[in-house]
Amino acid sequence: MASAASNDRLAQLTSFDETKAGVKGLVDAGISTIPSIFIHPHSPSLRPTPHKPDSSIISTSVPVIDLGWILEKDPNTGKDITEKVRDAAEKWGFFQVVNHGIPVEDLEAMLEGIRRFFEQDVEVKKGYYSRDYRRAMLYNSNFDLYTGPATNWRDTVACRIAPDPPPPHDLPVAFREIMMVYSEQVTKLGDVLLELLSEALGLHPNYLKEIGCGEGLSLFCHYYPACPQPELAMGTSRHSDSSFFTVLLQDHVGGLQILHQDQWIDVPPLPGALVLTSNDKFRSIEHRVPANSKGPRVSVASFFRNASDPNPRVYEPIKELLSEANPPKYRGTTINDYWTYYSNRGLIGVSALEHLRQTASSFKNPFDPVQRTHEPIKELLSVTNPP
Ligand SMILES: O=C(O)CCC(=O)C(=O)O
Ligand SMILES: [Fe+2]
Repeated sequence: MASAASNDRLAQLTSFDETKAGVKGLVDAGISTIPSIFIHPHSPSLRPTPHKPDSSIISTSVPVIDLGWILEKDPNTGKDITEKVRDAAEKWGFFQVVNHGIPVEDLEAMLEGIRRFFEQDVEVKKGYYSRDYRRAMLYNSNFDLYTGPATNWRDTVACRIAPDPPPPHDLPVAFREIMMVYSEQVTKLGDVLLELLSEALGLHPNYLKEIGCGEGLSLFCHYYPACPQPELAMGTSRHSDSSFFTVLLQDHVGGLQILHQDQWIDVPPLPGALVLTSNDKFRSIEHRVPANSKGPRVSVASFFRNASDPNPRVYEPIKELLSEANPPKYRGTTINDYWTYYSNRGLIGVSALEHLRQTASSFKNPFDPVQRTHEPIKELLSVTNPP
């Protein structure tokens, strides 16, 4: 039976949801203490740790890759880009890109369009409020409002770009034009990154594209209002993304932090960040955004995945990268099963990939002839029907 406390929390979540005004609505109403649903539990993985004074020094070493040298060796380091990408993806699971071909004016205009949407008349905004992700474009606060362990201090516009983009007239005027421009450019950048990542993995440059890693694209555009009690809340709680990789654009306010060697490191505002999964060869970086007291912060996360498409393809550790010495560490999954698991669970601070990690007792090693004969039929497996 549900406890009185959980009934109360559910009632609070529902009434917050029904305002359709999001976190921005609370700030506009002039609250000075945050509602209890936004107070993060006393868990070290979810509570923001106090800012370490040395974190800005460490941040200078977050890898930055200049894509301008795409066909040549960088004269400063003598390394080619593939090597740099491999290094960054293996050691960090994260890098920033510069000279990526998207004009700065378009980046600024994209952030401005999103800000305009959130700062317009709330009655216009309410028309787009929904939790039905079959819709190509929607706005809400906290995709995991009813399933996550704590509510984040942010509102979000989600827009599916591929496959099946919305007709432009379905998009709000606040960002209609720039969304079309930016998404075309980020798609091209995604193609370049997929080639680089394939080569960095030692695969044919088209490998990741051919297995569909570039087929789906969704933009999640976040608005983080200034929080009156930032020490009690989180903007985005600790997580790793559910996409093949993510390109993140953040505005000048900054605030993104990544977990590197057990330390939270500030990522200075520069466009471009990505994560990728590959049987742990490339890392899937954990990251978060503490609530801030400075003012609204806008970011646009471009997720390369195909969640909305009921795609029967099973994704699993890339066979060409496996060997007897490096057997698969994860079970296969369809994108739909993975996304269903991810969104039902919410952002709880442990990578959703752990759910697919094979434990010693369940370990399936296709290089072991005894195990191979007993392997369940792959096509019949899913997250809800694991081996
Ligand atoms: O706003 C940010 O900088 C990060 C957002 C994020 O991590 C996400 O949408 O997955
Ligand atoms: Fe993320």
